[in-house]
Amino acid sequence: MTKSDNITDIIDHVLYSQEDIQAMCKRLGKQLTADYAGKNPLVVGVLKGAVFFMTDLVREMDVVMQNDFMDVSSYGDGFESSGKVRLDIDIQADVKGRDVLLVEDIVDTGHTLKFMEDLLTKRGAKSVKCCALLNKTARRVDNVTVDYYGAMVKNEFVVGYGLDYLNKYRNIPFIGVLKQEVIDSNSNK
Ligand SMILES: O=P(O)(O)OC[C@H]1O[C@H](OP(=O)(O)OP(=O)(O)O)[C@H](O)[C@@H]1O
Ligand code: HPA
Ligand SMILES: [Mg+2]
Repeated sequence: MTKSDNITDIIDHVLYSQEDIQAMCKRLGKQLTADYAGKNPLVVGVLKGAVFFMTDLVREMDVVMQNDFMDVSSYGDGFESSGKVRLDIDIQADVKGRDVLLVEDIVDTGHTLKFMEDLLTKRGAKSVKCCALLNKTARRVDNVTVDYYGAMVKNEFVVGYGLDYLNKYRNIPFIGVLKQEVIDSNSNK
């Protein structure tokens, strides 16, 4: 690992500042307010990464809604998706006949979104849509639609604002590209 104790030293460069993220939340919140008016959507945050985005996004939505969380993960080893999506904590709400909006920090290979869409559709949700802060299409494997997103990102590993590497760096308030040397120093182990 890096010798530094300062988390910002592991960042190659800042991709989106706190102000950029705030503007994305405002724009998406406006759009979702219009699209979900009168639908009482069930807005589901995907733990753990989406927690930060979820709390900012729903406060920009002027819509009566219900909130729930699901804990799903597939990046145990950090950089590469294991391809196996694990459901650790399920939602409590019954989704039958509900308009469900999944909130994600990032859609990358699409494995996680596909898993959740299939599960919620099987349970009888009326609609399942996804709002992701970031949409990374370069490594997309599953055919999924990211209905709403803040920004497209290149094939770079990003951290901050909920996005982690080895469950670290989620608390960085902006989004940055992780230094390649951080990934390399861990992949040799
Ligand atoms: O499109 P995919 O390739 O499936 O990648 C996207 C998913 O991976 C990350 O979660 P992760 O599994 O790392 O769990 P975490 O949210 O707890 O970090 C991220 O928060 C998305 O849920
Ligand atoms: O670029 C990423 N950063 C953090 N977590 C992720 N999960 C999928 N892609 C990423
Ligand atoms: Mg993760």
